[in-house]
Order: sequence, then structure tokens, then C-alpha cells
Amino acid sequence: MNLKNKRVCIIGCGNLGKSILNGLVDDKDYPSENIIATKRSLDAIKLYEEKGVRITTDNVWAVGESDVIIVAVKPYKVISVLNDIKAHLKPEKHIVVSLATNVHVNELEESLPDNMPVFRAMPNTAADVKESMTSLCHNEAGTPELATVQYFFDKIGTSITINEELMDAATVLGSCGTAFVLRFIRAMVQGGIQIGLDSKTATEIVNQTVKGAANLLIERKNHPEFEIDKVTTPKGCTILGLNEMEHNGLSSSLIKGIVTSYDKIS
Ligand SMILES: NC(=O)C1=CN([C@@H]2O[C@H](COP(=O)(O)OP(=O)(O)OC[C@H]3O[C@@H](n4cnc5c(N)ncnc54)[C@H](OP(=O)(O)O)[C@@H]3O)[C@@H](O)[C@H]2O)C=CC1
Ligand SMILES: O=C(O)[C@@H]1CCC=N1
Repeated sequence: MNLKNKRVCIIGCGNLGKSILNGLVDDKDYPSENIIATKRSLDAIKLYEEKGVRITTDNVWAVGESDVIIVAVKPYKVISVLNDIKAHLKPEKHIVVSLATNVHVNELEESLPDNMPVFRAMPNTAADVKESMTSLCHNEAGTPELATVQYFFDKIGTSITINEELMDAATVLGSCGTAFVLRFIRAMVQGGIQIGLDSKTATEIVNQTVKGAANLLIERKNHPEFEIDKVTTPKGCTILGLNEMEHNGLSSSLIKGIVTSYDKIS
């Protein structure tokens, strides 16, 4: 089957679900008519009907109309949602993808029919602009369905497939990481304002500088320090600022924050 004919429902279309929805509805070749979004209160997603997306409060109906079931509710709600739809899931037809942190594949399988293809996906909200980093893992029944799941998450960014043992770490870096990077960006803008730039100009400069630095690493595949060495002119202003940041714990605070988030999940 042509993968663009695969129908997807996003159960629990909130912060992350809407980011994924935005990434999919703007896709040039995936038909929005193949997307269903569910929530108990539909006001926040009504606007998507104009783009051909079907919206509903009925998860069971949504499952019956879909092939890929993305469960985007909060972790503590996942099992109850699966219990509601379990009787309507067909292992030969459906693929279940949970976005929830810390709800493991074996827990998901316990609330699903036998031999159900089950995935965990850890995207981030940059899915909104098709720039998500998504980490995937799956059960054995999911193996033949990996290409289908990759199809959707590669439409909203980039995906990698890893062992489930690494999903907590991938969540912290790739999902929480969006907030970490945005806070870093905000701090740079605050510094820019302190040295005389208005907020809009500082933001424009910082946003492109961060995008450029990331693309340098993505395109050239060099270590960050290799690229930093090109900027830090001996006795220049960059190395002074960089060392002052390190004297005040820049790298250490980032590492400690990442470990703290990881400890919370695991
Ligand atoms: N936010 C992020 O960046 C990331 C989040 N995640 C994971 O994604 C999941 C969602 O997170 P997030 O989007 O932030 O949470 P939100 O609370 O924003 O979204 C969850 C949505 O689920 C809906 N919902 C609740 N119960 C039901 C139900 N029974 N049927 C249908 N919809 C329901 C709620 O809407 P209503 O009340 O109208 O039903 C709500 O909008 C979590 O498990 C989280 O761990 C993973 C990676 C990144
Ligand atoms: O903060 C959270 O728990 C969710 C999971 C990763 C990003 N947001």
C-alpha cells in the first residue's frame, strides 16, 4: 500500500499532538483527510476541520477509521485510553504508537490484543515546523511496520530507532531538550538586550545564530569544539566570554539539568 494512504488518528490532541498535527497537515503529499484528531473538548482543534482533518471526541470511532493510532494523552491516562479502544484494535490492521514518557512497551502490550504492533515514539514540539527529532522503539510485532511509523515521523522531522532502554535518555535530550535549548536562546537574547539591542533584533540574531550553529554540526558532522576553535580567536572577545560562562558553570549546569530530568523519568 502507498504509505500516504495510511490513515492516522491522534488520540489526545494537546500540546504535542497539535504539533504533530501541524507538521502533517502542511505536508505536500500526505492528505489531511487521512488524519483524525481526538480530544474530549474539541474547541482547540476545530480550526483543523478547514484543512480536511476530521475531529471527534469518540476514540473508538477514530480507531475504526484509522490504521496508525498515535496515543498522545498524558502518561497516567494511556492505559485507560487503551482499555477503552482495545476491543476495536486489530493486530493485522492497526499499529499503536504511544508518545507517553515512562509507559513501557510491555505495559502497553498488557492492555492490547496479542501480537499487536506497538511503538513508543519520543518526538518534540518542533514537529510543528517539521523539525522534530523523534526516537522510536518497538516490540517484535512492530518490526514489519517500522517503515510505516518512520513514514509519519520522518514527515515531521527526523527519526531514529533505538533500544527501549535508551528511550528515557532520548526523551531528555530530544524532547525535554527543546525547552533546554529555548531557555539558552532566551538567555542569549537577554544578554543581547543588556548590551544594547532591542528584543526583536536580538531575537532575530540569536535565532539565526543558533540555527546556523546547529546546521554546521548537522552538515559538516564535526565535533562542536572543532567549530568553536574556528570562532575563538586567541586573546579575542569570544574566548573571554566563553571562559566566563564556564567559570559560572555553563556546561556543568546543563549537564546537571539533563541528569536531573533523567532521574525524574527513570
Ligand atoms: N509536550 C512535549 O513536548 C512532549 C510530550 N510527550 C508526551 O506526550 C503526551 C502528551 O503530552 P502533552 O501534549 O504535553 O499533554 P497535553 O495535556 O497538552 O495533551 C494531552 C491531551 O489529551 C487529551 N485527553 C485527555 N484525556 C483524553 C481522552 N480520554 N481521550 C482523548 N483525549 C484526551 C486532553 O484534552 P481534553 O482534556 O480536551 O480531552 C489533552 O489536550 C504525554 O504522555 C507526554 O509524556 C512526549 C514528548 C514530548
Ligand atoms: O516534560 C514532560 O514530562 C514531557 C515529556 C518530554 C517533554 N515534555
